[in-house]
Amino acid sequence: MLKVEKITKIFEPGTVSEKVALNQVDLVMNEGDFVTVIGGNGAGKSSLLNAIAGRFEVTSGSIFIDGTDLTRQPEYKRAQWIGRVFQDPMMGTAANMTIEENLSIALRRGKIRTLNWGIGKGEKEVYINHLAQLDLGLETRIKTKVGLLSGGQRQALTLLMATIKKPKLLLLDEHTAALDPSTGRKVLSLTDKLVKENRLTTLMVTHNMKDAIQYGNRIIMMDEGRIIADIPLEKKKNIQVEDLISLFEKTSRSGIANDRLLLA
Ligand SMILES: Nc1ncnc2c1ncn2[C@@H]1O[C@H](COP(=O)(O)OP(=O)(O)OP(=O)(O)O)[C@@H](O)[C@H]1O
Repeated sequence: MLKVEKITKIFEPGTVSEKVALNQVDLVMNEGDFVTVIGGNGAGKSSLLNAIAGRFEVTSGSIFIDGTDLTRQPEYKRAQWIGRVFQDPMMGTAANMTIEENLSIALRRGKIRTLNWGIGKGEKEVYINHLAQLDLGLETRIKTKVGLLSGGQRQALTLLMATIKKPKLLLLDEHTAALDPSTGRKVLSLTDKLVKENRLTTLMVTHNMKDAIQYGNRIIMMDEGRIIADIPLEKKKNIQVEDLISLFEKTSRSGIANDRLLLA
């Protein structure tokens, strides 16, 4: 499904601020894989997701989805295959538009817009059914402007918008980190439900090692722009947070001191 071949990203090359954010990263994901990504600050987790989504061009290497080479394709073209949810609940939805207008945009992604762009009754029912799944009472508020929703409600809506067209790949970049713990847990279990129901191939960055263990079928650990461990389902089943910490200590170059990985 996803094949990342030896991608390297160097920011500000040839300057004093030169930074190798990704260093010859290889990653293959099969259809339906739900991979959690952990690693310390600056390990390259977001850069990996950004490289796949086309936020920037990689310095070298290639990215394929279902055999199509996306490496030189702009971000907006890749968006037809890729759904994304970021850490900031303010991103991903339009605050001045209503819930139904936001969903209507998500459903029309990749389609040519025509003048005849009203929201029909049948379509409203589809939205209401999807919203009801979130179990946040949003199905009775489709005319509410999104800017009035709480962070958790907004992030749940963003998740729905990112998955409603069943993208080939779902990228989640610490999408619950800015929420309070209980809302974060709710959005995570909703994520798991949507991923499972739609069999979405998913790459989820998290700083919470318990979440990395609880969700998905595989864990990758990053450090200094490289993947330093790739833990398959069989091993992941019995792994504990302490095992991940000791694996990190053994394999990382940056060391664990003062690292957010520890705080998880
Ligand atoms: N646009 C950019 N310009 C310059 N350097 C960048 C840019 N984006 C990322 N970097 C650098 O690349 C490295 C990897 O950053 P990245 O954001 O991918 O790490 P991360 O693992 O997501 O970290 P964190 O958990 O702290 O968010 C860091 O040193 C970062 O400062």
